[in-house]
Amino acid sequence: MMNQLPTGDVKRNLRQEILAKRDLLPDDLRRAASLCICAHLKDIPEVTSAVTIAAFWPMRSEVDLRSLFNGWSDSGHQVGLPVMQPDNKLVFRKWSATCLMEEKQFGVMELPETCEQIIPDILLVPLVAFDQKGNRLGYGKGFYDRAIAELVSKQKIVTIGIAFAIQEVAALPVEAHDQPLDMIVTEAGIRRVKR
Ligand SMILES: Nc1nc2c(c(=O)[nH]1)N(C=O)[C@@H](CNc1ccc(C(=O)N[C@@H](CCC(=O)O)C(=O)O)cc1)CN2
Ligand SMILES: Nc1ncnc2c1ncn2[C@@H]1O[C@H](COP(=O)(O)OP(=O)(O)OP(=O)(O)O)[C@@H](O)[C@H]1O
Repeated sequence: MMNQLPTGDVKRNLRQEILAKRDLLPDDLRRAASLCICAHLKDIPEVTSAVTIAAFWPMRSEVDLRSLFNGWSDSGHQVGLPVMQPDNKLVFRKWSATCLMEEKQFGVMELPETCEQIIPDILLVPLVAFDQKGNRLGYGKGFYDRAIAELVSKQKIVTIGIAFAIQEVAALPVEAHDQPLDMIVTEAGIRRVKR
C-alpha cells in the first residue's frame, strides 16, 4: 500500500521507533557490537590508507568507536570529530589523547576551539537508521547531509555509515537533499553500496 504520510512525518516516526529500539540494547551487547564494528573498520583499505578520518564521540546509545582513536593517531592518521557551528554546519577538529571534550548544546561532547580544524577524507557517519541502498537517517537537523554535500563538492570523500544491525529498515524515504553512503558497517559486517 502507498504510504500516505508526508515524508517528514515518515522520517520522524522511523527516527523515534529506531532510537527507542537502539536505546533498549543492553550495555554488554552494545559494547561487544561496537568492538566488532571497530574490528571491521580495520579491514577497510579506504580507511587504513586515509590521512584524515572523521569519527564521532558517541552520544546517547550510539556505536562507540573510541577504542580506535589511539591506534589511528599512533599510526599517523589524523582523527577528526564533529563540532556544530551556529549556522547548522559541521566542522571537524583534530582529536588527540590529551584533548578534553567539552559539553555543548543538546549535551553533545565536542573538542574545544583550541583544537585545529581539519578536512576529512573519510567520513564515518553516525546513523539513526539506514537501508540496503545506503540511504541514511540522522537526528533530523541535516548536519551530516550538509557536511557531506559540502565536502563532496570540493574533493573525493568516502562516506561510511556506522550503526548496529537492528537499525536497518526496509526502505527509507529519500528527499533531494539526502546524501547516500558509500558503505555501511555494522557488527554483521561491511556492506558496499553499488551505484
Ligand atoms: N556522536 C554524534 N555526534 C554528532 C552527531 C551525531 O549524530 N552523533 N551529529 C549529527 O547530526 C551532530 C549533532 N547533532 C544533534 C542533533 C540533534 C540533537 C538533539 O538533541 N536534538 C533534540 C532537539 C533539540 C531541539 O530541537 O531543540 C532532540 O532530538 O530531542 C543533538 C545533536 C554533531 N555531532
Ligand atoms: N545541503 C543542505 N542544505 C540546506 N539544508 C539542508 C541540507 N541538507 C539537509 N538540509 C535540511 O536539514 C533538515 C533535516 O533533514 P533530514 O530530515 O533529512 O535529516 P537527517 O538526515 O535525519 O539529519 P542529519 O543529516 O543531521 O543526520 C531538513 O529540513 C533539510 O531541509
